[in-house]
Amino acid sequence: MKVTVVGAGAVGASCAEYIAVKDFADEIVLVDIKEGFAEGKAMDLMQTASLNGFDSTITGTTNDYSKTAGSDVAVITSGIPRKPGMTREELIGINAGIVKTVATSIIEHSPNVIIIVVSNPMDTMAYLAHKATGLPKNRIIGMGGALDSARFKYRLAEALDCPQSDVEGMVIGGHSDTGMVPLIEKAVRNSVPVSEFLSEEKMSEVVEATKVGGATLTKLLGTSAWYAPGAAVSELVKAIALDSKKMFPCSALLEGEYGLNDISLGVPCVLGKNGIEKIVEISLSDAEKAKLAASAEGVKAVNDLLEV
Ligand SMILES: NC(=O)c1ccc[n+]([C@@H]2O[C@H](COP(=O)([O-])OP(=O)(O)OC[C@H]3O[C@@H](n4cnc5c(N)ncnc54)[C@H](O)[C@@H]3O)[C@@H](O)[C@H]2O)c1
Ligand SMILES: O=C(O)C[C@H](O)C(=O)O
Repeated sequence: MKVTVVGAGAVGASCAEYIAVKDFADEIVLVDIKEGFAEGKAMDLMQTASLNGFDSTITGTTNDYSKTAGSDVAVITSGIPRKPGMTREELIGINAGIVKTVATSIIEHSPNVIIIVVSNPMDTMAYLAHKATGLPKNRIIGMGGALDSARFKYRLAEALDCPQSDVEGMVIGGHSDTGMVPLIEKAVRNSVPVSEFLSEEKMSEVVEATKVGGATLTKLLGTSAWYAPGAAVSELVKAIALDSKKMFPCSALLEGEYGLNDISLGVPCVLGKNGIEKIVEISLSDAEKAKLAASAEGVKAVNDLLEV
């Protein structure tokens, strides 16, 4: 398995590190536009191989896509992150041009690649990647829901005062401060609905803290987060590499699923060697349906700003 990661910044490097440490890829290629940066990150990471016990090779290149040829998976993290006080949507002006060029360059050298889009505003960037490349819908995956669900589980475990391994929960909808839909009615602690343990007020607090998870970290860090984003991407790549058929909420192109069309939005997806192998339509309560519809409206309004 050959994996390309475009953007060797905070998220790209973290993603490459987790993929290497999990040791399921033969080759990881880091690409960045900044001269020598990807080469430096790759060399630094390779010097952890004997310490961390992995055999994947990591190389870096300054924008030479011939080095990415034959990639099975390519992750797009290139673009600017937000600063405190900004929304992800404000990044569209700069990141749309970057994502479009990068997606086109990747498929020139890797026609069979599966692309994972991370750059923000992610749902709109995933939609743009579809428009720019024309790849079939199973081969473009937007990463947001896997991260948001991890943050949901963190907040649930905090509220329940229990280990994260005791809880299950999923976030669907757009990867935005207002558009995320944490499925609190379906969240469980060891198969028991969390409503058995938490008050309505506490559950609302968990939902709200989950939705602004990225903004909270951006305020603390001065730029957006990278460890959990990198780990979330590495889990999606692993599911593809191992053909594991695991289910993650991913931003997928919808063609009638959930009553939505012509939009990339976070919904449960089964991942395997072909990328998105199935979009899973789960039953939603009326309240969940209304939230998902509102989330889709928000993403569509951002998509309308694209020049495609
Ligand atoms: N979807 C998610 O869940 C999620 C999570 C975290 C971050 N993000 C997004 O990921 C993006 C990257 O965040 P970061 O913290 O790594 O930023 P960063 O600034 O640390 O890294 C971005 C890198 O992209 C490179 N780059 C810019 N234009 C390029 C191009 N045309 N080709 C190749 N490389 C290019 C830059 O030189 C830089 O090294 C941001 O848009 C951020 O909002 C998304
Ligand atoms: O919050 C951000 O801007 C980055 C990313 O989307 C995140 O959720 O960490």
